[in-house]
Amino acid sequence: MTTFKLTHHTARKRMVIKLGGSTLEGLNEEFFENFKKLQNEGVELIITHGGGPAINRELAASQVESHALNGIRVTSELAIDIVQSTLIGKVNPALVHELTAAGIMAVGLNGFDGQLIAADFLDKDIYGYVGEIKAVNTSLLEALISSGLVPVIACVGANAKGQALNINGDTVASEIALAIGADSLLLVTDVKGIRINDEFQTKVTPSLIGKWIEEGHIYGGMIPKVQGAIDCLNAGIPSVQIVGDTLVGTTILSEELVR
Ligand SMILES: Nc1ncnc2c1ncn2[C@@H]1O[C@H](COP(=O)(O)OP(=O)(O)O)[C@@H](O)[C@H]1O
Ligand SMILES: CC(=O)N[C@@H](CCC(=O)OP(=O)(O)O)C(=O)O
Repeated sequence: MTTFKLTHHTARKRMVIKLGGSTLEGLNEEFFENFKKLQNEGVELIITHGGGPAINRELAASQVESHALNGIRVTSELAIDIVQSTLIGKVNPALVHELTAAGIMAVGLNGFDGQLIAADFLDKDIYGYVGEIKAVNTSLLEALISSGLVPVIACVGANAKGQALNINGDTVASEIALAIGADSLLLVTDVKGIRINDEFQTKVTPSLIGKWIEEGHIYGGMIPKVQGAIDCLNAGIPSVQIVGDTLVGTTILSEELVR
C-alpha cells in the first residue's frame, strides 16, 4: 500500500476536503495542523462536512425515526428540523472552532448563506426532505478564498421557499468541487479507503467500483462517496481520494491510468 503524502498535494492549488461525520469527533489537533501547513504552502482549502452520528444521536433523543436508502437518509418533516439544527447549530461551529484553534481563519456556512447551495426536493415521495443541488454560489466561495478565509460548509441546502433540505455530505463535497473547479477532492472517513475482501485498495477504477457495488462489496455510506468521486473524476478533477484520518487511502483513477 502506498502512503498518501501531503507534499503530493502541494502542487495542487485548490482542494475540497470533506470530513465525514464518522470521523469528525475523533480528529485531533495534529490532524487540523495539516490544513494549516497546506494553506501555508499556498493551497486554497474548502472544507465540507457531514455529521451522520451526531444526527443519529439527536434523532434518537427525540424519538424520531429515520433510515437510509443507498446511503441517503430518508428524512421526514420532523427529521429535517433536527438535521438542520444539528449540522448548522452543533457540528459546524465545533469544526470551525477546531480549525480556528489550528490557526485557520475558518468561516462556517450552510446552503442558506448567500444562497450557497440552492436545492430542490430530490424525490419527496421516496426521500422526504432530501435535496438535490441546483446551483452553488461560487462567487461567495471565491470572495472568501481570495481573502484567505476557509469556508466550512454544512451539508444543508435551501429551496426557493426557504425550506431546508438534507443533502448527503459526500454529494455536497463533490458538487462543490465541480462548481469551484477544484484540483483535488479528498473524502476523509472512518476507514482507510475502499476495502474489498478485507484488503484496502490503493488504486481503483470506476468500472471496478461499479462491479463491487453490484456484488455488494461497496454499500451504505460508501456509495455516495464513490458516486461523487466518479463524477469528479469524469469531469476532469485530477486527484480524487477516499482516505482515513491518517490521510492514507484509495485513489480513484480513470481506466487508462491503471494497469
Ligand atoms: N467497500 C467498503 N470499504 C470500506 N467501507 C465501506 C465499504 N462499503 C461500505 N463501507 C462503509 O462505509 C462507511 C463509511 O461511510 P459513512 O459511515 O457514511 O462515513 P462518513 O460519515 O465518513 O461519510 C465505512 O465505515 C463502512 O462501514
Ligand atoms: C441525505 C443524507 O444522507 N444526509 C446526511 C447528511 C450528513 C452526512 O452526510 O454525514 P456523514 O458525513 O456522516 O455521512 C445524513 O442525514 O446523515
